[in-house]
Amino acid sequence: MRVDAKDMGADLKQVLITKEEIDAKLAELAAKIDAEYTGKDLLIVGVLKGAVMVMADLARALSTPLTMDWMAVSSYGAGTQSSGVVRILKDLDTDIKGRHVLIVEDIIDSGLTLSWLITNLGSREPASLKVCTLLRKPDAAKVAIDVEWVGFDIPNEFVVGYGLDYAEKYRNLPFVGTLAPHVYGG
Ligand SMILES: O=P(O)(O)OC[C@H]1O[C@H](OP(=O)(O)OP(=O)(O)O)[C@H](O)[C@@H]1O
Ligand SMILES: Nc1nc2[nH]cnc2c(=O)[nH]1
Ligand SMILES: [Mg+2]
Repeated sequence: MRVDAKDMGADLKQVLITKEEIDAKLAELAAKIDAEYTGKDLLIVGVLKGAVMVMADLARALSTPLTMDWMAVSSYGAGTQSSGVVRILKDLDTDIKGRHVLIVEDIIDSGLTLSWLITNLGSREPASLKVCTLLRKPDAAKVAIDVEWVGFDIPNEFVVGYGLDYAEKYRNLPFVGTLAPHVYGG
């Protein structure tokens, strides 16, 4: 296993998606998103903190002129299960009424975060509201969500890296992987 991030190798069980696979997938998604928003005024909304890496890399892969805003919500705390209670930690700076809004997420797990976000942002009357996520766990869905652009469907296992944390660690891994049981105290 090649692990770029120093000192984190012993905590990993498996690399699921490599940096190269992520880069290729984002280029593919960006081409489709560019086609959708040609001639439109696009606002991409990143969901902090998990989506920082996807936002940074997807934004650079897009050629559509765009603006960026951020929303911070949290439903997981330090655990590996969604509490189902979504809290706004930081709201948008932008009024999205009449704007073409693309929500950018790192992962859809139970779907509770995104479902809540779609209702919340949808009530602000954007011209359109669509979603792009790097990862999705089809077997974990508690609510059905229409997602226009999905990078990878993955098994129902807790993953870290490329923005995704466990207790705030591992976000800076350049790939997506799973953690060894000892990290969870197993
Ligand atoms: O589909 P769900 O079960 O709702 O899970 C997905 C959400 O959980 C994670 O965020 P988290 O709330 O852990 O905060 P973070 O982005 O700051 O890590 C992830 O970044 C998604 O936003
Ligand atoms: N780090 C991490 N955060 C999540 N939030 C929802 N699902 C996950 C996951 O698999 N990993
Ligand atoms: Mg998140």
